[in-house]
Amino acid sequence: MGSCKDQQDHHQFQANCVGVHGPIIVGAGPSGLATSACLTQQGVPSLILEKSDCIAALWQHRTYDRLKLHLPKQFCELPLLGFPENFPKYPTKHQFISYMESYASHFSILPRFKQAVQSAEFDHVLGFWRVKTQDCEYISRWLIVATGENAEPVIPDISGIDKFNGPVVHTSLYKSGSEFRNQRVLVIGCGNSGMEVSLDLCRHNATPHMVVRNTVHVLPREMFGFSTFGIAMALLRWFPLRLVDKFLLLVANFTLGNTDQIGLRRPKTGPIELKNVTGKTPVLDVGALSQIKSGKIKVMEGVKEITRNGAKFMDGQEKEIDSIILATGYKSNVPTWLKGCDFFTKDGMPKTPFPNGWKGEKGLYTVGFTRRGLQGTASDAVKIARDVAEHWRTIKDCNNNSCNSHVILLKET
Ligand SMILES: Cc1cc2nc3c(=O)[nH]c(=O)nc-3n(C[C@H](O)[C@H](O)[C@H](O)COP(=O)(O)OP(=O)(O)OC[C@H]3O[C@@H](n4cnc5c(N)ncnc54)[C@H](O)[C@@H]3O)c2cc1C
Ligand SMILES: NC(=O)C1=CN([C@@H]2O[C@H](COP(=O)(O)OP(=O)(O)OC[C@H]3O[C@@H](n4cnc5c(N)ncnc54)[C@H](OP(=O)(O)O)[C@@H]3O)[C@@H](O)[C@H]2O)C=CC1
Ligand SMILES: O=C(O)C(=O)Cc1c[nH]c2ccccc12
Repeated sequence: MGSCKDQQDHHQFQANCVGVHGPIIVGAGPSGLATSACLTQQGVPSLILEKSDCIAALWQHRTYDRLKLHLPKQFCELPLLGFPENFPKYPTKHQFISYMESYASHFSILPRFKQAVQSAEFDHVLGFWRVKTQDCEYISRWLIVATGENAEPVIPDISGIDKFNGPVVHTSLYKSGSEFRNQRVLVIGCGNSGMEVSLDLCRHNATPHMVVRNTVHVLPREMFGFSTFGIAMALLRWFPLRLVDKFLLLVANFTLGNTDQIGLRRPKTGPIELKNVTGKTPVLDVGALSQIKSGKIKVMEGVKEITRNGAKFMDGQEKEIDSIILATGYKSNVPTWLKGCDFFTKDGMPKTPFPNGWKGEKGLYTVGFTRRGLQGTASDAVKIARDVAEHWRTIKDCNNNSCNSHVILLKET
């Protein structure tokens, strides 16, 4: 890195300004770490800016205690370094975090923590990206967006919720059902988070009422001793998507029964097709379904209104409740900080669909916005590193031959 304080007046840089040797990566989650590792392997340095105080902050700070990966570990590995052999098929969140930590230390990745990127913009005059955090400006030819699809919680505007007397928490802050023992809890949302939090509440003797306002696909996590996800991936090599979906639903109906009868209506589109088209992840059941069948988790229709001490539902029912958990999902935060660039939609997802959403213009890249979990991250990271490395080598050759480049390569200190 090189300081560019001397250029401050000329280009109106912030007082604290550093030129970064190699790309700037925003976010030290699995996506940022994987990209940094792949770049290192290609001989390209990089700098990660992370707003939190640790790597994999989503996993360390914003997930519940009993979370486990719900895809087998071979589908959640990052490039170049796999999970330790002694890890179980479905690692716990603590094992996943320890894997991330050894991954970062193996590749000597040292992110700059407590650097919240507030704006990033391409400077057309300089030909560089200018990335501002609360206390510094960073400058590079390349900007790699790795802030994730789950950067911020979705907090819907539910009628009357501000009048509710009890606690209202998003699943990103939920740790364990022990805080809700013996309570009546309204869980709004029935994705993987809503289902797993409801199950956790049951295990702590709380009574979850789970709101299902729409359709949802629930699949068993495993079929015939193999992961449903693995089976789907294997079948997709040989058979068309719709046939694979038909097969999954046939087996799911056989093993789980008709979920319609317990208030979980299935969408018309099959589970994998729906995931690919809309990004909506099917629920992989790890026990919530049997609690619904036994009546411990109560399935409710959409919420009409929240009152001081309860909820009114679309079907006219009313219930008293003690706490509300919003299992309403997450959103990207890219539109809040990436300026002057139309590569992303207003929802902060790349406009170009998978598998081509990883590369923008003028040295802009995105990793982990594929709606394909950690597998999508791994695939993006490898492609980005190859692409940047190619550019990097051209510039290096160019500099070594002192050709007439209009861009100054800032030196590392
Ligand atoms: C509960 C849960 C369980 C999941 N389980 C699985 C699973 O089993 N398998 C699977 O494949 N996928 C799973 N996923 C999908 C998940 O998106 C990935 O596992 C993974 O964490 C995504 O990595 P990421 O690096 O893209 O994003 P994140 O892990 O969200 O990392 C992004 C990082 O960017 C930082 N950041 C954000 N904004 C800024 C800013 N402005 N400036 C600086 N830093 C910033 C954040 O602090 C964070 O550290 C799960 C997701 C959730 C929410
Ligand atoms: N073990 C694991 O590996 C786990 C993985 N995950 C992953 O994390 C990601 C996020 O999952 P999750 O947090 O469940 O989020 P999702 O986006 O998958 O689900 C959000 C849920 O909230 C509902 N919802 C949103 N707004 C409202 C509203 N106003 N009123 C009622 N319901 C509402 C949605 O319903 P609708 O469909 O009608 O919009 C949907 O059921 C997923 O990719 C998931 O697979 C999550 C937990 C565990
Ligand atoms: O757990 C997640 O959020 C994922 O995105 C993992 C995932 C990617 N593709 C899928 C298809 C079915 C179920 C989970 C996933």
